[in-house]
Amino acid sequence: MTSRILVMPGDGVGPEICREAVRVLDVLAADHGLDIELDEALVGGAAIDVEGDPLPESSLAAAREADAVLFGAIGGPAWDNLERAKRPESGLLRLRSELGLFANLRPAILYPQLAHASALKPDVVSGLDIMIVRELTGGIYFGKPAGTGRTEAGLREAWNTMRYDEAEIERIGRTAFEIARARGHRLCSVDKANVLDVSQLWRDVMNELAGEYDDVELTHMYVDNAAMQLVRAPKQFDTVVTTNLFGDILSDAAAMLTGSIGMLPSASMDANGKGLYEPVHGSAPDIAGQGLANPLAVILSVAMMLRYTLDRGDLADKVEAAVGYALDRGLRTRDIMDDETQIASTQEMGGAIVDMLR
Ligand SMILES: NC(=O)C1=CN([C@@H]2O[C@H](COP(=O)(O)OP(=O)(O)OC[C@H]3O[C@@H](n4cnc5c(N)ncnc54)[C@H](O)[C@@H]3O)[C@@H](O)[C@H]2O)C=CC1
Ligand SMILES: CC(C)CC(=O)C(=O)O
Ligand SMILES: [Mg+2]
Repeated sequence: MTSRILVMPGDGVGPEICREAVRVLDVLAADHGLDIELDEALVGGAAIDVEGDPLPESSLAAAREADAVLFGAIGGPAWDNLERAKRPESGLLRLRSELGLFANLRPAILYPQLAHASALKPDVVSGLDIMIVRELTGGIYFGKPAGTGRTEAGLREAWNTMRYDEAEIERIGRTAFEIARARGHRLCSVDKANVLDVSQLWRDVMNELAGEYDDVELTHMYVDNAAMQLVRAPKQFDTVVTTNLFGDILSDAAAMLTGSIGMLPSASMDANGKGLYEPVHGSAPDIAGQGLANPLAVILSVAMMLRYTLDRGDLADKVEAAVGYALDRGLRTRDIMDDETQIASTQEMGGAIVDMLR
């Protein structure tokens, strides 16, 4: 059956990197029997400029109808002065919420060819393979009340609320336990239960779930320590589960263990296996339009789409192997370059992956 894939390139480097990901999908369709139909929709600042809304109804409807979404990135200085609810970022949050994409899987894997590019020494980081499971449709990014105002004393004030209920925690907890069960059987739940009530509930629910997964070892860690441990000894982690805010921050930190944020893919999944696939990075306005963006994060996100939604693990393996071959050949975008390697543009890196897949 034909799978419908909606491409939402967005802003900044989004369109440049998505172009390379689409070339990868096209070659898989032409040469490897991948049965897909591609469509494209506006999102983020690009949608604000045309429709006045970062997530127009037509884009949301197209995303609902698609079997999977490939998302670039949104945001940039052109829209930074808009009020929060009208900004590109709000469009992405709404899309995640409307599609029920509560589980964001962010694998941080170090390709051995990039050991030199990691922020850490090779002996500390070689063989790194962590899965960060981030709750994506709750917590402080969605909590009510939220707002901004003035107090009677004339002070400016603003507030957001970190809120989770038991069902939301249990749902992401089950996902994380299942993932840990299929990996190294170790799950570290990251919270701030020494300070936050919401983290205490999070911890209680994780502990209750642990009774159903006696083949998985559950540990807990405070988020400040987790940030430090990620940099000190990252290989102690196998699967990590955490809230929306903490997962957002920790996964950017984990990216630098793999050499660059341009290497980290992600899958945002609903309860039925439908997914939105996107790089962990943002729209990188500082390098947009210059051919400097690393397209591997979005290409590896295509691999996750093949594995999790399109049921083509065989092709996911091929894409990941093609990334390895391109790195073996010494191809590097600027973010992962060293003295021994030559700079490749976004398009050259994408082209190399396409050539490998032919
Ligand atoms: N999922 C999304 O669409 C996200 C959007 N954003 C938005 O993106 C805009 C920029 O945010 P920043 O905080 O600067 O984060 P960013 O992730 O866009 O960029 C941070 C740094 O990483 C570099 N970088 C990012 N992606 C890269 C790639 N593929 N190859 C090479 N280098 C790369 C950038 O050049 C920059 O120096 C903001 O408007 C922000 O709200 C931020 C994070 C996620
Ligand atoms: C820009 C935000 C909506 C989110 C973000 O930084 C992320 O999901 O990594
Ligand atoms: Mg982020």
